[in-house]
Amino acid sequence: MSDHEGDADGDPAVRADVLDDLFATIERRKAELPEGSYTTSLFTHEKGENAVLEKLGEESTEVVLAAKDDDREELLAESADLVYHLLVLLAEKDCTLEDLREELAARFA
Ligand SMILES: N=c1c2ncn([C@@H]3O[C@H](COP(=O)(O)OP(=O)(O)OP(=O)(O)O)[C@@H](O)[C@H]3O)c2ncn1[C@@H]1O[C@H](COP(=O)(O)O)[C@@H](O)[C@H]1O
Repeated sequence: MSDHEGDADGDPAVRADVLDDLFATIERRKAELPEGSYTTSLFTHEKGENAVLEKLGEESTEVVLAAKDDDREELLAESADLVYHLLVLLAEKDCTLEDLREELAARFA
């Protein structure tokens, strides 16, 4: 069985790969720009040149507010929005998830 096989809800190996899968999808959207895709609309600046930056600001605030409210469910939902938009920004700037992993790994003593 490959690392990618299994039930997304129940298999920890699938959950571990979800960031890679999401980033691969984002990079595909960037390359192919399929119509009707929200990710495409961020890459084409359909919602404004700074849409992804504005979203990052909004989602950051929503994460902070959810944390202040001790709303765990909202905190996780807003964190997922924040991570998704951060990955779109990284892809837009030609950075990869591997670059981010290296940056984080370099900080481990
Ligand atoms: N993870 C996400 C994801 N998280 C958040 N969002 C979108 O980000 C937006 C969040 O903005 P808000 O919460 O402010 O909602 P909104 O008010 O509707 O925002 P606007 O659309 O008006 O800007 C919503 O439109 C969400 O649908 C996401 N859109 C896509 N993905 C992933 O990207 C993949 C590709 O999606 P498409 O681009 O739709 O093909 C999907 O399979 C998902 O895995």
